[in-house]
Amino acid sequence: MQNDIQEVLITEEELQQKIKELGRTLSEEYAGRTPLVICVLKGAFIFMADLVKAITVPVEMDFMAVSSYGASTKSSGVVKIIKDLDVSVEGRDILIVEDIIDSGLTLSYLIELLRNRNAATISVVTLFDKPSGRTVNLEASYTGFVLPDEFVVGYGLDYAERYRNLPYVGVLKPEIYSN
Ligand SMILES: O=P(O)(O)OC[C@H]1O[C@H](OP(=O)(O)OP(=O)(O)O)[C@H](O)[C@@H]1O
Ligand code: HPA
Ligand SMILES: [Mg+2]
Repeated sequence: MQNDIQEVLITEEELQQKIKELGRTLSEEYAGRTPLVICVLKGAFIFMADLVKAITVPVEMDFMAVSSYGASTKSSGVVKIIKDLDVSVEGRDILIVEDIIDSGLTLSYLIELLRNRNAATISVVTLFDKPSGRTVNLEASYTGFVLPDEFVVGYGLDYAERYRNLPYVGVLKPEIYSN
């Protein structure tokens, strides 16, 4: 697996330090409230696990699985709900936890959905942002790292379901991609 990586973009230490900072910021932001933290599966599962440990206010958590990339490095443009939330978002302070915002399609779809379900407030924390990929106008409330225009893997992010378990973020060797 390590042999498939051409370049490490962000190390494990850099990720962990940034997540601690985000946790501190979010703990201040949500002081006195109990947000419902929503993990967007699968990509955000590792970030979610590390982030909630760095948040010191009480939180409730729920998980939603959506997918639009499949085994490609390009968004299909169609966001599919694989698993919906278990609890109601009505009147809740929602914090959506994403691993990456690329085209912005996944998040714009989710935000619209949660607005229609009458969430009180909706904020987004994303570990990575790739502004060059955007096809819809959208920005996260909190961002960890801004990435260059490259398809990245690791720390939850996959290519064809692999490489999610790398503890850092990197770029694959070109020969690994079949499209
Ligand atoms: O801004 P966008 O262009 O919509 O891309 C971002 C989304 O794409 C990835 O999910 P994917 O559809 O690959 O599902 P996964 O999390 O199960 O890998 C990633 O985890 C984000 O949720
Ligand atoms: N890597 C993995 N999954 C993704 C990416 C990426 O760069 N962009 C959107 N989904
Ligand atoms: Mg994916």
